[in-house]
Amino acid sequence: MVLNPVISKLAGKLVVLASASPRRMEILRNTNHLKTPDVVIGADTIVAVDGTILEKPVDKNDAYRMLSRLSGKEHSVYTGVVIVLCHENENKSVDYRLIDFYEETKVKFADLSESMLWEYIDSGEPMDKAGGYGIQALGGMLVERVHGDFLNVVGFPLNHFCKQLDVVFNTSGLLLSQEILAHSETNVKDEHTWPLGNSCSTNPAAENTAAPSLSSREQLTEVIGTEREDNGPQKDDLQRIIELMDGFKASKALFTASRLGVFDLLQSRPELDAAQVAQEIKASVKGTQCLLDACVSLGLLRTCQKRVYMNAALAQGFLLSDAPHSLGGYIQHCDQTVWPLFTHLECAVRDGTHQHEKAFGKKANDLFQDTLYNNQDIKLRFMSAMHSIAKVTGRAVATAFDLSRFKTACDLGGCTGALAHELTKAHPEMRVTVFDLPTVVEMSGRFSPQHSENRVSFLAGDFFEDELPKADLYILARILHDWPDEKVHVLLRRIADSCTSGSAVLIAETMLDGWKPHSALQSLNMLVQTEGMERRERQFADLLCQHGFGDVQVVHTRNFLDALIAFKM
Ligand SMILES: C[S@@+](CC[C@H](N)C(=O)[O-])C[C@H]1O[C@@H](n2cnc3c(N)ncnc32)[C@H](O)[C@@H]1O
Repeated sequence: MVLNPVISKLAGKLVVLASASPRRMEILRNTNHLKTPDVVIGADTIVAVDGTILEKPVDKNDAYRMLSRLSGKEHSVYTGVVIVLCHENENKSVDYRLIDFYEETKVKFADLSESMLWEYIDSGEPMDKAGGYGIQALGGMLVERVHGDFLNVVGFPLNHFCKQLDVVFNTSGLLLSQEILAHSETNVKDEHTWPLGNSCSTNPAAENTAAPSLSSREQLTEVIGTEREDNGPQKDDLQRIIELMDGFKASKALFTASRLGVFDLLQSRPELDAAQVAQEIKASVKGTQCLLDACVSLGLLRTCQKRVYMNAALAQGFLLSDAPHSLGGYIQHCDQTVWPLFTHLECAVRDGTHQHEKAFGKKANDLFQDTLYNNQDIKLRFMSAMHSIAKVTGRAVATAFDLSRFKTACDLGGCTGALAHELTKAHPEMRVTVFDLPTVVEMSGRFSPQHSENRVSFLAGDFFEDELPKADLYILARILHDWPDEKVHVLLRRIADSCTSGSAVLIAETMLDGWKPHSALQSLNMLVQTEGMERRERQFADLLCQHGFGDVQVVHTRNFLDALIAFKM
């Protein structure tokens, strides 16, 4: 990215740096010429190690305490930045828009000898710096390596800041529209782990955690008032809107090709033309030609001048029924269960309830027992959908945390056992009990891997009613999102009652933090299907805290599901 054209967007504007830091002043001064009033930039940096925040030392002993704590270890440096854009409207009052983000850089300190520590402290450098060191000067000699933005450690993440400016000033008018800006949060990295503290967030002391608190970040992202210059729609914006409008056509093309067996056919017999494919799948040539071309345009198939078709890598990876990471089961579930429910999205939004009755003519008090499981085919399709997602995501969840201390685990609602098998593969000493409804357990054998060790067992029961098996680790993978808070409390209370100190709960869900489109759409998915919802990290931490779980850690696995672990205190 060329920074100067981006930062020059500030030229001609009065920029107030709401910080006393000479280092931030230096970083911003180097790149800018400022004139007229309209931007305020605020930033603050903290150092966090082992769940504790280190601010500026108050005296030499405090500096010693901090630096000896950092010695030989990796710590995180966070800088939170707020950009306030001010705009005088025609009524002569000022509209504000707030954009906030944070940047994390990991820094590894060398092992520091006492003499080196005191020599550095005696230099006087630590006193006005978060964590008690300044990487840009003498403090650089303490540092073994830096992972991430160096300037962030100095006190200002210039690169991330410029990217934000680019979003604000370079992207077209549509991005500046109020609704989209309200959701332009960019402050969550794809992958991070951060302790949320051991107390419920209702206790203000709980906010003293190793990362900027969710609640303050959420407040900062709120849009107080915006106005945009109307330059008319831009070409890319139009493209983006059309793509969004086409989204359902793309999904349906994928579902249909999968259901008609196009990908399996072209795997066993590549380079067929449309007429040959049509004959095999018993469809019209005209319709097949349209479908195949749509699949080519979506990157699922390839073709050549002879107009014969082959699977693209995407199809080979995920769309063949026998691929190790086949999503076939999930695709069929999306087509035949989720799709009809989504056609009633407007009602779901108006009423705030799931749409089983409208879509399938059935009342559903319990999503599983009343709808998905009262027909054998639908049940198998659902199990196959869960199996395919769990196979794709299982390893990332199983290895998100160090689970070596847990010898027994219970996967509550573990369905076909796909995650349980990944857990035993990743943790050679772990035994896993899959606990699910009797109607599921009786079919689970169909999904067992061919070569599996005997460390996965199945137990039939209802987790709201029956005694839970004893285990060191309880797993809730895509369980809590099926239920409203009242039911989640019932389940967590029952788990807490089965736990001893040091036991833990591992939750795998799509978490709403970060405004990832998949998570937000998944939330609509839960709305039309269940009484539950997707939740944010903080919501999980609060729910767990009320049942005596703390030391919450989250990993964004970059693989569909996020993972959270919390320990029984
Ligand atoms: C959304 S699926 C998730 C399956 C699996 N954990 C995964 O991640 O693939 C929810 C699971 O919870 C199970 N379940 C629902 N209600 C249950 C209950 N009352 N007791 C035990 N299991 C239940 C379902 O049978 C289903 O397997």
